[in-house]
Formats: sequence, C-alpha cells, structure tokens
Amino acid sequence: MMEEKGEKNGVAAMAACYQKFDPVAYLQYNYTPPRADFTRKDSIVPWKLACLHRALNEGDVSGELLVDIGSGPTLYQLMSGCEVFNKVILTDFLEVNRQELRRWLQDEGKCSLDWTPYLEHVCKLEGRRPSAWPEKAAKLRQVIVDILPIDVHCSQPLAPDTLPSAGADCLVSCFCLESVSPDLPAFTRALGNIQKLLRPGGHLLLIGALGESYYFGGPGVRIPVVPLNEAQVCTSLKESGYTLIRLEVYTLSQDMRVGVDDVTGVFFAKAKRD
Ligand SMILES: Nc1ncnc2c1ncn2[C@@H]1O[C@H](CN(CCC[C@H]2CNCc3c2ccc(Cl)c3Cl)CC[C@H](N)C(=O)O)[C@@H](O)[C@H]1O
Repeated sequence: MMEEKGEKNGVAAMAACYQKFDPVAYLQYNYTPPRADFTRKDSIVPWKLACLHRALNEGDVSGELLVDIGSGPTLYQLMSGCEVFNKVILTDFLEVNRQELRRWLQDEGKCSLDWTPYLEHVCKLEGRRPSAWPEKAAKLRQVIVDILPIDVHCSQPLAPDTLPSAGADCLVSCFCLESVSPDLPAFTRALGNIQKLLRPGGHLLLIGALGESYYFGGPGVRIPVVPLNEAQVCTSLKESGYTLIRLEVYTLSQDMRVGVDDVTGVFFAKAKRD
C-alpha cells in the first residue's frame, strides 16, 4: 500500500504542475529557431521529422488508425502519418492543449504557431514541392477524427470504447511519457498502459528526452522530468511488451540548449507490440 501511495502522490504532484502549463510559451520555447530551424541539419525539429518520415515509409507500417499520445499543442508529429493512415486521433491531458489543436483544425487563423514551414519541410521529405503544403494541411485536417482527453498513468488511458476493440494500428508519442512520470517505474508503467491501446503487431513510434531532469512549461512553470538513458529506454520497452526495431539518438549541440530544459539528447524508438 505504501508503495502505491507513493506512486499516487508522485503522479498527483505532476498533474498539479501541469495545471500551469502555458501552450503559447511552450510553443515559443521549443518550436521556433534554433530548435526548429529548417535551414540547419543539426536542428532538433528537422531531425524528429526525418525520423518519423523514415519510420513510416520503409514498408512495414500500415493500417487504418494512428493515435498520438500526449499531443500537446503540436501537430508536427502527425505530418508524415497523415499520409499513411486514414484516421488519426489526437490526445492530451490538458483542455488548453486540446483547445489549441481544435483551433488549428477549424482553421480559425488564430493559431499560436504557424505550422507552414513544418508542412513545407515534410513535403520536401516526401519528394513533393514545398508549395504543396496546403494539400498536406488539408489532408491532416481530413484524417484527424477526434481530440480526446488522456492520462497515461491510468491502466485505461482513454475512455472505454474510444478505440476499435482490436486497438490502434500505430501509436506515436513525443516527449510525453518521461515528462509526465515522476520516476522510472512510472515511465515503464505508462509504456505498459499505452501498449494496451495498440493492436498486437502494431507499431510504436516513440520520441523522448535523454538526461532531462526538468523543463519549463511556461514562464516560471518548472516541470520535473525523469532522467532517462538509452539502456533504460530499451529495458522499459522490453518490460512493457514491445520488441525494439530501431533506436536512434540525437545529441544537442551547445546552441540547442536554450535554457528551457536541461535535455542532453533525444531518442527515437521504432518498436512493435509483441
Ligand atoms: N498524465 C498525462 N497523460 C498524458 N499526457 C500528459 C499527462 N500529463 C501531462 N501530459 C501532456 O504531455 C505533454 C508533454 N509535452 C511536453 C513535453 C516536451 C518538452 C519537454 N521535454 C524536452 C522537450 C520538449 C519539447 C520539445 C523538445 Cl525538442 C524537447 Cl527536447 C509533449 C507535447 C508534444 N507531444 C510535443 O512533442 O511537443 C503535454 O502536452 C501535457 O499536457
């Protein structure tokens, strides 16, 4: 009981931190140059987009439904998947983030970030003209069928009957699990919780931070993160019912360390549910 009580306290404290999360500031911190600089090969966002593009276009990933776990206020992580799956579900813990996503979906023009450079970059990765970005935006709006609440610490992270009984064909999750888990056991449990949302043989495309102990989710909003290394990520994936296909690691150069977190590296894992 004591151990369980400890877990609940850690998760509750984490949820309290997130009440002050500020999507607009967050987007400014992480999704503008230098971290999102499409003229630089060593910028974090082009690296993430290349990993997702490659993972979704090497012939082994297919199906109907892609679910993004902990979407936040961002859409970059779906820009390759929207060409492979005809149904995409976005999820986040906070209404403020779900609201931000709805604003983009309804094309109200009042979005906090202009996703055009991202759409143009992914068009280029696909061998298309960057000027085809409006078609990609339309495709993304067309395949997104829902924006749902989620809590990865619940054994059933989504409301019952949200997904088809077979589960999703693919899960994407970027920087969510390690930045919402108070410790490594909680991170591994969360991986197990989302594993049940995936059909057997379905793919998990997981992006996360290495060596991070905190980040700012807004001015003065310091959110604790469980510091992970590559070995722990591999072990956690194995323990929670996945077979690792590929792990890629990116190391932040000095000028990518802009003071919004203490991340040292980023991992990309392509895995399959056993
Ligand atoms: N119980 C919960 N269950 C489920 N979801 C929860 C829970 N609690 C909170 N969330 C939700 O997780 C989301 C985490 N979110 C921010 C952390 C990333 C950040 C910090 N780490 C380093 C780093 C970052 C970003 C870019 C780069 Cl380059 C780096 Cl290096 C990811 C958003 C999006 N996926 C993104 O890729 O930016 C947030 O939207 C919560 O609302």
